[in-house]
Amino acid sequence: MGEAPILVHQDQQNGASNGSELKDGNFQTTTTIGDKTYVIGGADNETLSSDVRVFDKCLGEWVNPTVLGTKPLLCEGHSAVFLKDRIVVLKKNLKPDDHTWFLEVDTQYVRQQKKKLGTEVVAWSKGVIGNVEKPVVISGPSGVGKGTLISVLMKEFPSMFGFSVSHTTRAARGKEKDGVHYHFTEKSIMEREIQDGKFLEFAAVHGNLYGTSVEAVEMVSDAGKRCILDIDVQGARSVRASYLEAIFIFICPPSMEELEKRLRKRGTETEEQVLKRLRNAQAEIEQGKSSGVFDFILYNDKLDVCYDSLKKLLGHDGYVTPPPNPAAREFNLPTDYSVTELNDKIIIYCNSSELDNMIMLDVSSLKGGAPGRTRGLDFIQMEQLHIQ
Ligand SMILES: Nc1ncnc2c1ncn2[C@@H]1O[C@H](COP(=O)(O)OP(=O)(O)OP(=O)(O)O)[C@@H](O)[C@H]1O
Ligand SMILES: Nc1nc2c(ncn2[C@@H]2O[C@H](COP(=O)(O)O)[C@@H](O)[C@H]2O)c(=O)[nH]1
Repeated sequence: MGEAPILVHQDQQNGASNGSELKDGNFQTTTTIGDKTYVIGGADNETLSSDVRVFDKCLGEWVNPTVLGTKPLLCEGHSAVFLKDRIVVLKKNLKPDDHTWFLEVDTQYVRQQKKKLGTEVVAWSKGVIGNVEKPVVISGPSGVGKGTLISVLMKEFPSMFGFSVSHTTRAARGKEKDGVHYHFTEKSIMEREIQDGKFLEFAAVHGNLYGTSVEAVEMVSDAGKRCILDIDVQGARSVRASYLEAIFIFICPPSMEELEKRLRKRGTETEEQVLKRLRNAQAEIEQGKSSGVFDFILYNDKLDVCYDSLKKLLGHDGYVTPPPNPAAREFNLPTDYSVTELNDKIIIYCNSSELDNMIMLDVSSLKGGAPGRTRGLDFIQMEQLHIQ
């Protein structure tokens, strides 16, 4: 069908291997992995778009892959380096927190999606310097007090914790605000976004659809805060199976009678809904205690006692360490550079005289990945290496 792409496997200027470089006047890179050549960006728009085309040598034709994950914004040119299951894309971008992106081509997530969708799949994720503390998943039957515990925690530690705002198809209750308590959504819209891979997890709960978008979690982590998810047991199981490394806590009521009392006293559900939630609670408690999904079970009898246990679990029962400085997670790249890969390190050669040195990007401890963020990047100025 199509013509094979012009391959630019090497950075011709410095003779480096495994560096797919920007070609003059052609704002795209090509990276060949086995029988496939991945073309990122395009000649027709003079910027890096999230456009990706694949030339399959076996089929002898171009394939338009399904592109999942967080897509990069446009920029004027980029370099690409292949690591074992993904391509690192360094945007020619002066924004210190937006230059490193990953296009996953053969990670576990991509392989799962290829199987599910039956198409060629690639997935973007944004690279982030350093790590954040593991998100915390809190589950338990309706009315047990999850929301109460979470709001006390967020009030006491506003700079440490952030809430993952879920999507739901249920109607808003009296004081609930769209975008704060939930993203209140139409079922058809949410179903389409689920198909598009925008959700980390979703489940039908008490007759409505609920889900955690990838962005909901990443926005909290990007702000340097520890993300708290309030989701049901099915959702917790899905997160456990996802790329996200989290701590899983199940909150149990002291008794079914007390649970019913709390639900009724809250007064937010109709009688029919209360009965449905109570019926579901029994199964949720059984699964919570026995599924192997949860790392910890807390009983919410006396609120202050349960809250103290939660704080202890999260390591906030004593001195509170300040949150990481967001500036420490940013790094400037020079305007003109070329790249190559060397044993889990990417060497960035500064071509202009603005910085007369090299920068090493350490990618040996990557965490997370598509469809969210790839964390654990470490940029080291080579001058520092000489001193050490
Ligand atoms: N330890 C406790 N003792 C007595 N009442 C409590 C306790 N914890 C929470 N409550 C009350 O129980 C009711 C239900 O709590 P909450 O709304 O936090 O539950 P939830 O688990 O978040 O429910 P849902 O899953 O439906 O959102 C609220 O009125 C709250 O004030
Ligand atoms: N799987 C998910 N479950 C969620 C999510 N957000 C909330 N929930 C759970 O739904 C029930 C009911 O909540 P309510 O606000 O209607 O009372 C409760 O158990 C929540 O934990 C989600 O994104 N995914």
